[in-house]
Amino acid sequence: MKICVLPGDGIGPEIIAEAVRVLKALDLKIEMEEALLGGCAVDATGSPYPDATQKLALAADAVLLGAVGGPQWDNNPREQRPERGLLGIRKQLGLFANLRPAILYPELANASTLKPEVVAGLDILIVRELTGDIYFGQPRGIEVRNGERFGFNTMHYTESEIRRILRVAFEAAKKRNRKVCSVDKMNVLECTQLWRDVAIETGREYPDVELSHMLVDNAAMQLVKNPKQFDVMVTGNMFGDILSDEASMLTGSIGMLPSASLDANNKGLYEPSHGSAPDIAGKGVANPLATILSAAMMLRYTFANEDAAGRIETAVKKVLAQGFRTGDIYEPGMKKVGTRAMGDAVLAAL
Ligand SMILES: NC(=O)c1ccc[n+]([C@@H]2O[C@H](COP(=O)([O-])OP(=O)(O)OC[C@H]3O[C@@H](n4cnc5c(N)ncnc54)[C@H](O)[C@@H]3O)[C@@H](O)[C@H]2O)c1
Ligand SMILES: CC(C)[C@H](C(=O)O)[C@@H](O)C(=O)O
Ligand SMILES: [Mg+2]
Repeated sequence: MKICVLPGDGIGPEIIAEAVRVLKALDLKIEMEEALLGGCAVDATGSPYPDATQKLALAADAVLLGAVGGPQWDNNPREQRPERGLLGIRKQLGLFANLRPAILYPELANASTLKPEVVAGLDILIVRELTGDIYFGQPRGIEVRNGERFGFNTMHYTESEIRRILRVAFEAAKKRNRKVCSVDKMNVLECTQLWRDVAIETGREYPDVELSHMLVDNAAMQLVKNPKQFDVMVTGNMFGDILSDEASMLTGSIGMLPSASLDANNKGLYEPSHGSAPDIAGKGVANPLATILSAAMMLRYTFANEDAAGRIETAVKKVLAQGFRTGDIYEPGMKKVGTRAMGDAVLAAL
């Protein structure tokens, strides 16, 4: 098993270090090699996704990523922004299916921003399309038109792009509670009218899965009002970006939300759903659990090692039950720990 490890920027190196320790402790035949992605790569090479990283990522079975970005690169030209490196690797590796599970661990019921009875037992899977939509649409740019600055992006999807992500959602739902909610904005955007049409067509291939549709603004509201109505939510790149951050708070913290970004053959990139958290970077206080849980997803999806994935997830549940909490999920009476000590606790539980 060959893993390309990309610590990235901000808290990235801190949280990746803990996930790497956990993987090493499992005593699997894993080869790990580190490379640069994001702002650190721009500083070292001028490119957010340098050739050497591309070579390693293409040759690896899976990629484990911390996070990229930070205010020091905000004024860089577009092509030298850290986030371009992330979009570049997702596109190059064909990682069109982004799975973002939002699961509430019972121990964190009070860390959720919602009332315990509204979130108890919450287990949603957000399936986000990751290589299309307005993120990648042409034309885009900022120009002067009619004497003033004009910014523009283009939203587009082909029906095959929509169908393949819908199938990922339906297949996932078959192994869960057999409900798919497809989220769009068909009342306004033609691109998402096509999304809805293709969702309905694809739904006919899965008569044993219940398909519903929801406009994205209502979906944002329903997630907070009654999140347990959802099983699998499937949506486009931009709506999925926003809804998954929203869903993360239902589980207590974005520091708990892992993700898998998969191609058609389950080659994958695994990363926490959160960013580089510049406000807490370098302080040793970031929650490493989303990254550790992303490593578990890697073992499950790319390496089909359910046993090892389960061992990591059980260890995470155990440390939460033991009362270990980083600042983002802390509540009085619990044991407040930093990034390294949380990693130590997971290792001990393993
Ligand atoms: N996948 C990625 O690499 C990714 C994802 C999102 C944002 N970003 C980038 O990260 C930078 C910062 O973005 P942002 O501030 O909007 O979002 P962010 O997710 O980095 O941070 C949002 C808030 O959540 C907190 N937070 C995030 N992860 C945490 C963790 N593990 N433990 C504890 N608290 C945590 C942060 O401290 C901050 O208060 C930007 O440059 C952005 O483009 C990268
Ligand atoms: C950093 C950014 C490009 C990225 C996205 O928008 O996809 C991030 O927000 C995410 O959720 O992974
Ligand atoms: Mg995001």
